[in-house]
Amino acid sequence: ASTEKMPLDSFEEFQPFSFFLTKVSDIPQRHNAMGAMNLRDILSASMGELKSSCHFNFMFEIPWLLKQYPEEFRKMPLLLVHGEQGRQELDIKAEADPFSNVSLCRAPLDIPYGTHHTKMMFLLYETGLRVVIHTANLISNDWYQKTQGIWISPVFPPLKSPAEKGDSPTGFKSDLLQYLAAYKAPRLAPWERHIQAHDMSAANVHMIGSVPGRHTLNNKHHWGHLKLKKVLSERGPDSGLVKNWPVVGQFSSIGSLGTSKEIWLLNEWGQSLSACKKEPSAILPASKLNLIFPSKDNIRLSLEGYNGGGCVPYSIKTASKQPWLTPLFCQWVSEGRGRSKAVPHIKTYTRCSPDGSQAAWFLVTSANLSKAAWGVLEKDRSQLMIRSYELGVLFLPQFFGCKNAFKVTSHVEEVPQSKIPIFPLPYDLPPKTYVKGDRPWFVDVPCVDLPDTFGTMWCPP
Ligand SMILES: O=C(O)c1ccc([N+](=O)[O-])cc1C(=O)O
Repeated sequence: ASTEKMPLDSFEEFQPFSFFLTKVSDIPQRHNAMGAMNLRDILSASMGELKSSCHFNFMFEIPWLLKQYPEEFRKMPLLLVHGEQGRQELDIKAEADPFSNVSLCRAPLDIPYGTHHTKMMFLLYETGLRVVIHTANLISNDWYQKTQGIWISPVFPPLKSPAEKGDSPTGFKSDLLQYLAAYKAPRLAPWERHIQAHDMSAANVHMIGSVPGRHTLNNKHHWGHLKLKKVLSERGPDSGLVKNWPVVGQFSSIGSLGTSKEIWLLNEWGQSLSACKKEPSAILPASKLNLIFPSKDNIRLSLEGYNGGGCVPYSIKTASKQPWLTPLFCQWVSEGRGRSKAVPHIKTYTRCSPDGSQAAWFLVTSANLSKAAWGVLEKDRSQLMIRSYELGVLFLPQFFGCKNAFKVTSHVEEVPQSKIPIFPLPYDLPPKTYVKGDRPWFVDVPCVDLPDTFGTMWCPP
């Protein structure tokens, strides 16, 4: 028998947070042996006897995706929810055509420059329904040598009686149904019924989602950064605890954020991310905001070399309009998880203690640092305009048996045996600022001064 753990064993030893990274090829095995899953693990029979599944995502390689299923599950009904339009929609239809069990559902994207960014799986088993919310495209390269985040739900059993609601104190089920309703897509109806029919009372995370639209009145607080602000102001940390705790954002792309940091980043987005229980939120001081974004050298020296920067599409055109952002940047460092050289495609946000030992909350999401993903207030703050579909899950201490903060570490060998829940960080805390000579990675700027891991230069297409 191989020394490899069964996926279900890896799953069970990393509870209650159930927050995993993807396995990375060519790093020491110990960093994949604990708290890491690949797509085959998630889809394996040890995780459940599959009947049908559904994937929400941005990019798909359908033949590769089917090969990640165990042989006996490859012919089962599979729905792919995408955002492709026009010529690209014809392409994905052609790619799905040979597989009679694969059907497609196009997410409406009525606001320009919006993307269907959400990455989620519904896995319907003989015994119940599992939900997976993650950050990886369904293409082989995203599961090869990058750092990606995955939240895996328990198997939610069927409701004993249709009269039961089957929701949890976090409102996960009703939030998920509200998210699905926003697609107004008839092909999602069977999956809405499956969700309705299962008991999700064990869900211990809050859903933080975005759907395209100009959200007003009560709807305003259901999505994007205002949803996070709502949850944190109702159930977040006491301001006394986190007064000197920075907000840490970590992402793989950045949108156009305006001509100064005060406008959206600190005043609007920052106010939401620094919200506390029963406190009027205030502007987030720049000194209390760390943004982990790969430096040019983080990409150059990565396992993939400069090519790894292909999925970190920050353009010099956008960057040149916001030089005020660079002083906030910190390096991607993940020594504890053995992933300093695994390009981060994961997106996470947290409020952590200055020494990096505790966090008041932690969010893993598809949302990069952009107005399109998080929303921007318009019309005198009466509406929140969001362009894209995004989805993430928020971990709050009190839903994991902790008081007002949870212990965090990137040295995860201590996690399984610990008596108290320890949150497995994807990167090292506290964040490390850029060093002299560092610059942010720009996907469209040639690098011909220093060769990468493979001795090659970067001459962008
Ligand atoms: O991989 C994705 O789903 C993705 C797609 C588009 C963009 N973008 O347009 O910046 C960024 C990402 C990202 O996740 O980094």
